[in-house]
Amino acid sequence: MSIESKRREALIYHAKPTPGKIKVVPTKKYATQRDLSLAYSPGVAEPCLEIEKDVSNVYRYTAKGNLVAVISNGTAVLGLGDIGPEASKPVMEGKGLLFKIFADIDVFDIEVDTKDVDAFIETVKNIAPTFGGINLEDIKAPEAFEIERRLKEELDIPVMHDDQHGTAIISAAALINALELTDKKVEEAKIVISGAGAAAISCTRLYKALGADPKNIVMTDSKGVIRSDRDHLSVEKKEFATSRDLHSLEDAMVNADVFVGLSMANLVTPKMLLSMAKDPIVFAMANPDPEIDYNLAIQTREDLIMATGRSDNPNQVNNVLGFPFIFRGALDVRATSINEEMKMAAVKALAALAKEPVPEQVNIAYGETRLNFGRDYIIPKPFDPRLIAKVPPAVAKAAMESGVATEPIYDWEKYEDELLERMGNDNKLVRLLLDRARTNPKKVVFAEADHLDVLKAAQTVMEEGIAFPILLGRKDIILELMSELDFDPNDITIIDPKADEEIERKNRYAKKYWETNNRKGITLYDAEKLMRERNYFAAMMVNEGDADALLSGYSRSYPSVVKPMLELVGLAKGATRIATMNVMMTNKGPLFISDTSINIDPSSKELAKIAQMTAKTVEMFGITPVMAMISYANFGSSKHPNASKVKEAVSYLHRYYPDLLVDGELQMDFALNRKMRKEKFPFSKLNGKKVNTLVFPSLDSANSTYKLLKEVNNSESIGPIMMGMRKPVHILQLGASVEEIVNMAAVAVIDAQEKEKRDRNHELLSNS
Ligand SMILES: NC(=O)C1=CN([C@@H]2O[C@H](COP(=O)(O)OP(=O)(O)OC[C@H]3O[C@@H](n4cnc5c(N)ncnc54)[C@H](OP(=O)(O)O)[C@@H]3O)[C@@H](O)[C@H]2O)C=CC1
Ligand SMILES: CC(=O)C(=O)O
Ligand SMILES: [Mg+2]
Repeated sequence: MSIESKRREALIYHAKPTPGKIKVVPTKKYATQRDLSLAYSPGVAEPCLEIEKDVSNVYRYTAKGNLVAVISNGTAVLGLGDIGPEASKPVMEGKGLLFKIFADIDVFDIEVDTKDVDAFIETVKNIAPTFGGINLEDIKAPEAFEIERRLKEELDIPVMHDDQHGTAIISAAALINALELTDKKVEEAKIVISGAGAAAISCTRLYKALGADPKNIVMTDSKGVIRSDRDHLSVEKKEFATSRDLHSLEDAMVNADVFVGLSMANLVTPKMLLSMAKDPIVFAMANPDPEIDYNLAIQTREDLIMATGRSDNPNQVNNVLGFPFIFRGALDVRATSINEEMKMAAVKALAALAKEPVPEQVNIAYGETRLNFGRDYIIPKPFDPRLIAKVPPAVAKAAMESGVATEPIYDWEKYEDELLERMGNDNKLVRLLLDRARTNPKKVVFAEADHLDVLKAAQTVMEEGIAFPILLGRKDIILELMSELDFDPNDITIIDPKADEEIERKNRYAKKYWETNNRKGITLYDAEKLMRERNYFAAMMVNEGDADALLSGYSRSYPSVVKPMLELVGLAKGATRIATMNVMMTNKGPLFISDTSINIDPSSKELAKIAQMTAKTVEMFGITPVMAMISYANFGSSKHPNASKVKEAVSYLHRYYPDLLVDGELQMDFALNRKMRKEKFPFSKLNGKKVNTLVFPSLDSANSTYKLLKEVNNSESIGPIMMGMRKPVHILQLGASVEEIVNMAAVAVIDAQEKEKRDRNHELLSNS
């Protein structure tokens, strides 16, 4: 993607569909007059009075305990400098988003229009009652030091300047591991620090606490090496001033073991890098552009351990790995501050985690085959799901041991479960799906590529490496739309089934089709005519192996697309019917629902078959299906044929698929409410399990339910996912959104990957 396209993409991401990145969502019911009288006047007066009596009740009755303020005055925004409070807001909203997705902490971002230290401190102090913690962000040195010091003294909630301590914690963990890998000792390592601001000073202090010798440290700022003979040095700079005969960064780099950049882009040259000692460690952490470009650095020296602050290079040393988890631990024991012990506990937990075997999910998320502790993996990745269970408990324990916790935790196992549960309800599944597709992208035909949204989706899947799209449709329209989207037609196959240039392929497909259908009244002429129709043409592409998967249906009714697919592609081996499943992203995690589009009133056997196909498809997502067969009745409470049909389907499943976690017939509330189910039906096979899959007795009920969830609950939906076809063909909902099409493309790719795996196994079996 060109720099200009990336710039535009970033601006559109922030502007659409709603400006900004976060919003406020109520956590209590507000549907009825009664709810409102509790939420607001008169009911709200009761918690107010309780808090008036005892101020610590504010944690009990309000959101304070899970609410952090991300506060900046915009004076040191990333490496962009003093760009002002408004211009810092996207970064602060970004921190809010990261707090939420990585640690389920809510954030108000607050941009303060003052550079005056007293005024800033006064502002933060005045608003502190709202918050459980204060995360100071992107405030320049030296003001940042005084601001943090005084706020820590004057407030009894955790206050942390993220750029100082978040960065120090992460880089210290990375440094410990990098030194170990290069067989160097921290006490002996010669360390050069570029930058003498908030981040640099705090990082260097922590390295000192780890054992680094101040005699081996050289720090530079915008004027060169910080020497003891320089005038007007701040107290913090004096702390690291050297009397050695060094003046520039270039001088300082000669024979250095470690370079830590917390300054500005492109200050380090290849020549400087070459002058460093053997096995140099380079943390170029300026954002968004590091002190030396990652690729340039690794091309310059092979023996290097290289890290940057960016997510698109290996070894991302960025405070994102710290602040969500440190605050999570601090809030959970209601710590009155974040102290040295808590920071050191976080350093150790992070350094240790990097040495543990990496879960497959992390490999998938980063498109890696096997991440392993080593030069390109010195620190855990931010999407590592183990972080939430490892770092906050370490921080919380250290808070308790050092005497700053006011609400101690006693049951650590329960706490760990709660942490994992907190993270269970985000859109991880979509992420996993896209990541999984990326591990082995496949050729996907977009049969309606002459529609803008379909083309946008194709562009996204290509740029994100999810699939190799093949665009089918009117070439002139596709090319015109592509130029609007800045989508380069040179990198992609565009096919117009009606164009003369496709005549050879069309005739080949027609002949093939005719050969298998000439005894069903189809003439070669009919076949040739049919191949002008895009869905027939696209289906033949998949049949003939010219594409791995197919997506269509954006502009046509469902049955009109299903028909050619069934006719040309047909059913999978052993399948007796097709059915579809939708995945709904609800606030209780993903729910798989079937059959949402095909079978109007399946018999009990057919229903059992649908359930079995659904289970297989849920497994394709890497999730174990826990399945309820839905009815208006529970376990024989109605003898009506509609309920009996479900009952019989369950008996069939229990008999032929005894390992499947399925039960019913069950009403929806008993299916989804574990407690109700256990109390009333202690014999159910599903007890102790959270149901994630619902199989409905009819198309009416399944289709209406998923659409209801989508419209009323705003749940994102993936699907309908076609089950039972011989090849990966998937049909979009009429007018699907770009996001829905992208998700379906990922499903189609995964389906093709699975098919490839099955074919390979089959081949191995038949050869053995
Ligand atoms: N990866 C990560 O997690 C993090 C990265 N950072 C990055 O660190 C950098 C500094 O942030 P922060 O400490 O908050 O900002 P500050 O404004 O507090 O400090 C900036 C420092 O950079 C120095 N500097 C500016 N130009 C040069 C130069 N040409 N040569 C050497 N030093 C120079 C300044 O020198 P002087 O004192 O003379 O003005 C100052 O000491 C930013 O790029 C930021 O993105 C920050 C936090 C986290
Ligand atoms: C990452 C960060 O906080 C910064 O660059 O300022
Ligand atoms: Mg910052």
